Amino acid sequence: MTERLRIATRKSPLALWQAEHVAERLRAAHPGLEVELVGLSTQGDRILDAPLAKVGGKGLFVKELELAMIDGRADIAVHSMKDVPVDFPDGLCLPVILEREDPHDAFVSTRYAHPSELPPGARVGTSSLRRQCQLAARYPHLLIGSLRGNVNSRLAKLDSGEFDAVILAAAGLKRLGFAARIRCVLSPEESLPAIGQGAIGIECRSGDTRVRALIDVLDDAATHTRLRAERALNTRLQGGCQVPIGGHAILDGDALWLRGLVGEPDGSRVICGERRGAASEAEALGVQLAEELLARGADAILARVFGNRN
Ligand SMILES: NCc1[nH]cc(CCC(=O)O)c1CC(=O)O
Repeated sequence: MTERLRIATRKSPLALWQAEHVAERLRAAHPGLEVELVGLSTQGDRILDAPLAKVGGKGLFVKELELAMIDGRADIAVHSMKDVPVDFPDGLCLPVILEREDPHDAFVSTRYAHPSELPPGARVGTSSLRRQCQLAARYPHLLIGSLRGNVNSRLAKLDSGEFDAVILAAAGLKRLGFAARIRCVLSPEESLPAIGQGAIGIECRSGDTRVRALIDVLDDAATHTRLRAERALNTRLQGGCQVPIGGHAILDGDALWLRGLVGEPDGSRVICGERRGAASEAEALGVQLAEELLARGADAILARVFGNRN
C-alpha cells in the first residue's frame, strides 16, 4: 500500500514554499511516499488592514492548521517557528525543527544601503513592534509605519513609494527568491531577531507513531537546541508576536549563547541581557534570562503593552 501524508499549510507564497520544501525533503527521505498539500486560509491572513499588535490573539496564523490535524483533514502542519505560540493545544506536538535559514532581519530599500543612511523623516515600514523598537531607539528621526501583508505585497509597498525602506526577515526573502533585494542584513546587535526566526517546524498529532517515523529524520539537533533556549525565554516572558521581544541563541559546539531583549514599542527604553551555558541547559538559560529581564523592568513594559491591547 502506498504511504500518504497530507500537509496543512497557509496559502501565502512563503507558507506554500515552506510546505513544498518539507514535502520535497520527505519525498527524498522516503522514496514512494505520496505527499500532498492542503491549503487553508487563517485568521491572520484574512485580517490584513490592522497592525498585528492590534489584531492580537496568539497563534493567529496557526489555529486553523491545528484544527485540520485534529479533524484528520491533514497529518502535519508546517510553520514558521516565529509564528508558533509557546503553548500547544492538547493532542498536538511539535517534534521536528529543520535546520535554520538566515535568522537575521534584512534592510530593503531602493535608495539607501543601510538604516544609518536614512535622512530625518524617512518612512520605514515594519509590522513588528520588535523591529520598530530597535530601529526607533537607534534612529529616533525616522517615521516608522505599519506594514502588513505577505512578503510579496510588502515589497510592492516599498516599490510603490509608500516607504523609503522596509525591514523583513532575511529568511523569507531568500526563500522566495528575493535575496538580491537585501541591501544589508542587520546584525543581532542592530536588530535582535525574533524568537524562532528563520526556523521551520513540523507539528503533528501526539502519539501518531506512523507520522513521527516519517518526519523525525528532518530534525536538526543544533537548531532545535537554539530554539529550546529562545522559546523558554518567550514562555517565561509570556510573549507573542504583538510585544517587542527579541531572542536569539547561537550554538558553538556545546556552548550556547542566548541574547534577549524587551523594549518599549517607541524605542524609549530597551532592556537587553544575555546568558551563556551548555546546550543541555537550554531551557534553564531561557528562564534565567527572562527572569533577569523582568526584574530589570521588562515586567512593567509587558504589563503596559498587554494592557493596551483590545
Ligand atoms: N510574521 C510573518 C513571518 N513569519 C516568518 C517570516 C519569515 C521567515 C522566517 O522567519 O522563517 C515572516 C515574514 C517576515 O517577518 O518578514
